[in-house]
Amino acid sequence: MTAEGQGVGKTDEGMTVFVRGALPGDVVTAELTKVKKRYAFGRLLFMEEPSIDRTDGFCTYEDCGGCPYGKLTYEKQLALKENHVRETLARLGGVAEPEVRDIVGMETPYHYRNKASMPVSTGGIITRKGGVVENIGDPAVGFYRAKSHDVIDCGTCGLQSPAAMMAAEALRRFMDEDNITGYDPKWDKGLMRHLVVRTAFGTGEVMVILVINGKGIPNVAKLIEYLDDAVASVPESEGGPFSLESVYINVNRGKTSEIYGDRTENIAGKRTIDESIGNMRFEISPMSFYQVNPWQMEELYSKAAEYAGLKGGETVLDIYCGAGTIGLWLLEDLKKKDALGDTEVIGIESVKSAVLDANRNAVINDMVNARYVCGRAEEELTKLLCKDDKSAKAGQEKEAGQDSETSDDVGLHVDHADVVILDPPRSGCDASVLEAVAKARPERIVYVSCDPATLARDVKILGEAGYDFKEATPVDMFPWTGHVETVCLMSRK
Ligand SMILES: C[S@@+](CC[C@H](N)C(=O)[O-])C[C@H]1O[C@@H](n2cnc3c(N)ncnc32)[C@H](O)[C@@H]1O
Repeated sequence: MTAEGQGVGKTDEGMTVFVRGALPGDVVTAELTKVKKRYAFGRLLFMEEPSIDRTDGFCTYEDCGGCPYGKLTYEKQLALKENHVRETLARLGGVAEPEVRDIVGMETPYHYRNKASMPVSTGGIITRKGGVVENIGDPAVGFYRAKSHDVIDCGTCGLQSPAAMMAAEALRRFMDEDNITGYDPKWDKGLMRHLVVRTAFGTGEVMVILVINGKGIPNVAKLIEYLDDAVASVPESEGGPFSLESVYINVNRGKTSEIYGDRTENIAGKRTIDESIGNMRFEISPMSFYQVNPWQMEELYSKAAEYAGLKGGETVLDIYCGAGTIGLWLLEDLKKKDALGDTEVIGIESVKSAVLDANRNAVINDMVNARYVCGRAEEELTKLLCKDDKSAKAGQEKEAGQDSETSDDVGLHVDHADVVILDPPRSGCDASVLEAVAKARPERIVYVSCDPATLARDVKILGEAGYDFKEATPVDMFPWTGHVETVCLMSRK
C-alpha cells in the first residue's frame, strides 16, 4: 500500500496495479484506467475477497482523504510502517539488514492531533444584480476529498482534538448567520480560506488562526465569542473543557495552495499558548513547528535521548530545532539524572518566531546553557563551525552597531560537537548540511525523520562521510495515515 492509500497489487499476469481503496490482502476486480509499460492504475469494481486486516473503520466520511489507512486494523498499519522503514533503509540507504526496532504504537490512536488545518468553502460564490455577493452553498469546514481540493464538511473527526471540531462548528454558524463568504479558488474571491486550531492537550489552551482573503472579518468580536463558547463546551469525557487563549488573523491573498500568507496579526488574547509535557513547559506561537502528536512526542524524544547517550558536559547541536523542544528535552533528561554539568545545546532554526519561542522555552524551563541561531542550516552551520572566527567577528560588529553578515547572526562559534540532532522537514537535509555535520566529527548523530525515503538517502550520504548506521526505531506519530516518524542512530566509524 502506498502512503497515500493506494493498494499495490498484481494482475494474474504479474503487472503491478495501483488501486485506491484496495488493501493488502484484498482480492479485487478492478478496471484498468491508465496502463503504462510496467504498471497500471485501476478503479475498484468488486471486492472478491476482503483482506483479514480490513475493518469498517471509525469514520463516516468515506471520501475524505485524511485517513488513507482508515480501513486497516491498527496492528496491520503498524506492521506496514515498520516494514516500510526497514525496506527503505535497505533499498535506498544501502544498509544490509538494518536493525529496525519494534515500532512504537499508540494505545488509543484517536483524537491525537493538536493541530487541525481545515479548509473552508461555500461551494463558490455568485454576485447578484446590484453587486450583492452570496454563497452558493452552505459553509463547509473540514478536509479535502482524496486527490482533490473539494472540501468535505466534517462535523466529527477521529484524529482531531474535539476543541478543533467545536471551533469549526462555531465558524459555520457565524458564516451562516452573517453571510460571510467562503473562498472560491476558481474566481479567487470570497473571504474565509482556512481555520487552523492548535490545542495544547497538557494545559487545555487553544489558539485559533483565521486565514482570510481580505483585510479583516466583519463583526469579528461575535465570531470570537462563538469560538470561546464552543471550545469551552467540550465535556470532560472528551478531554475538555478547553479555553480559547489566543486568536490570530492570517492574510493570504491570491491563488496559492499554501495555507498561510505573509501577514499574521494577533487579534485577541495572548501571542502564544502554553503546553506542558512531562516536567516541561513550552510556549508555542502560530507559525512555530510543534510535533502534532504530544503523546508520541514523549516517546520520540525519549528515544532520541537514549540514542544521544549524553553523560553530561557535551556540546550538542540541535539542527532544525523548531521551538527548541528536543534539545531542551535532552538537557532536562540530564538534569533529572543530576548530570547536567556544563552540557550545552546550540539550536539552528530558520523560522524567527520559533527561535524566539526556543529562547523563551529555555528560560521557562530554567536552562541557561541553550542558545539559538536563526537562519538556514545550510548557511548557519558552516558559520557556526568555521575555524577563522568569522561568525564571532560578525557578532562583535553587531554589538558595535555595525552591519553583520546576516541580521540574525548572534556571533556564536563552536570548535566541535559531540552529538548532532537532525530533525529536518520531509525533504531531508541539504547535502551541504550533511557535509558540515560530518566535518564537525560528532561521536553520534541522531536523525529524526518524518520521511523514510529522505532518511535513507541521507543515511547513505552520512555512511560515505564516515558514519555507521546503528539502529532505528519507528514511532507512529500519525495513526490512520501512511506517514511514519523514525529516530535513527549513527555513530562515527
Ligand atoms: C520537523 S520540524 C522539527 C522541529 C523540532 N525539532 C521539533 O521536534 O519540534 C523541522 C524544522 O526545521 C525548520 N527548517 C526548515 N528548513 C530549514 C532550514 N533550511 N534550516 C533551518 N531550519 C529549517 C522548520 O521551520 C521546522 O521548525
